Parts: sequence; structure tokens; C-alpha cells
Amino acid sequence: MAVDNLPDDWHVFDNAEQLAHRVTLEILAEAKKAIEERGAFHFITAGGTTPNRCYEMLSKAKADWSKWHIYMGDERVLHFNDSERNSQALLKHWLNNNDIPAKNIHFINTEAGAEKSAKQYACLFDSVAEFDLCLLGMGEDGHTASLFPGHNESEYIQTICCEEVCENAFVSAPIIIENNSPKAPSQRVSLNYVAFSKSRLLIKLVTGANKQEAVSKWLHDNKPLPISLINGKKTKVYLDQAAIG
Ligand SMILES: O=C(O)[C@H](O)[C@@H](O)[C@H](O)[C@H](O)COP(=O)(O)O
Repeated sequence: MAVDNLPDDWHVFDNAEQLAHRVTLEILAEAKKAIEERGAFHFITAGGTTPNRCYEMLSKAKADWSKWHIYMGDERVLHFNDSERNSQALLKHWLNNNDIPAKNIHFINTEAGAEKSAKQYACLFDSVAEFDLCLLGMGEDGHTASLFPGHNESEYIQTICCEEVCENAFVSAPIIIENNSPKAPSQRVSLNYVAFSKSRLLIKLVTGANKQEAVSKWLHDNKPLPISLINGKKTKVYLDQAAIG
């Protein structure tokens, strides 16, 4: 695909390593700016394997970690120590070797059950006015976080609100439980479209030749994929050359 025909907010890197390097520098710069301007950095991390290299680079970086707050875009419903948990990938590649205070690390506690953890996360989510940065990966079918094509408003999805907030106002649920995920495990807890839109900057990360078909649909199909429906106040798409083809 010709790189010059891509939308303005799409950026193509020679390879995944260069992309990870650039994203890591951008995360650190956004954190510095947020801390200078607002005293804290609220960061929604992505699941899957694509961001792991960024997390490794962050584990070797220097920053004012005491002001960082870490959130998750989605979590798989598994035991806490299961290596397939997104939180385990974060711990292994970054947080086990970092000084971010434990109280600032907000995992989705799916080991307590999908519903309980989703309710807790909805309230936590509502307590933060705005998130400074959000990373997202994309699956081969165009899903992102645990938002799968054709599942929105289907029988597979439960929408979860923070009770205190929902009782008092008409608000869209920020969290969903996916009960029939095409990607294992079948049950997952995820931020919803409305929740991701609370991000000041949202960066979508897409690497590898196995993503080419979805990238092509994203650009040319009339039927929007979850990855194309999600936006922050500002949105960027970072791809490596392999994903473009
Ligand atoms: O828990 C998950 O599986 C995700 O959050 C999911 O949306 C992931 O980001 C994409 O499937 C990309 O996964 P890869 O980065 O491994 O390709």
C-alpha cells in the first residue's frame, strides 16, 4: 500500500523496534508535560504483545514515577498469576522493575470475578476526569481492547456502570464484560468506546504482516471496525511497514 495515501494522523515506521522506540519517547514526553501542567500522569496501557517492547524500554527509563498512574484498557478473566493476563505482561516487562507506587497501579482485578471487577473499575474510571494517554493494539479481525466486531450491543456484552454515578444521571456505561470472546479466554472485562474517548491522546499500535488485512479493511471498508470507531481527543495511528504491506 502506498504510504503517501495514508491519513494525516497515520505514521509508518521501518520496523517494530523503531516504532517502539518512538512510542516510548512519546510516552515519556507526554508524562513530563502532564506532570508539569497538571501534577500527575494518567496512562491507560494496552494488552496483547505489541506494546511489550515499549514496556521493556520504559523499565530502563528515568521519570518522575511517583506521579504516574497506570490503568488497563482491558483484562482477561483469569487467575491473578496466569501468564496470559495483561497485568502479568505489564509486570514482567515493566512494573516489576519500576518505582511507580503500588497504590497508583490500577489493575482490573478479574480474579475476583468479571462482574465485581468491572463494577470496581467503572467507579475508579469515573473518578478520573481525563486520561493523559492511552495505548491500544489491534487484533487480526480489527478488534481492539476487548471490543470485537459485531459484539457491541449483542447478547455477549454486559454493560457495567458505577452504581452511584448511574443512579444519579443518564450516563453511558464505561465498562463492558465480553462473555464470548473470539480470542481466548472467552470472558474479558474492557473499557468501552465512551471510556476510551476520555483520553487526551490515544495512540493505536499496529505491527506485523498478520495485521495487513485488517488495516486494509480499516482504510477501505464502509463497515467500521472497533479499531476505527475508537478515538481520543487526539488520535494517532502508528504502524510498521510490515502491517502496511
Ligand atoms: O487482551 C488482549 O488480547 C487485547 O487487549 C487485544 O485487544 C490486543 O491488544 C490485540 O489482540 C492485539 O494483540 P497483539 O498485540 O498480541 O497482536
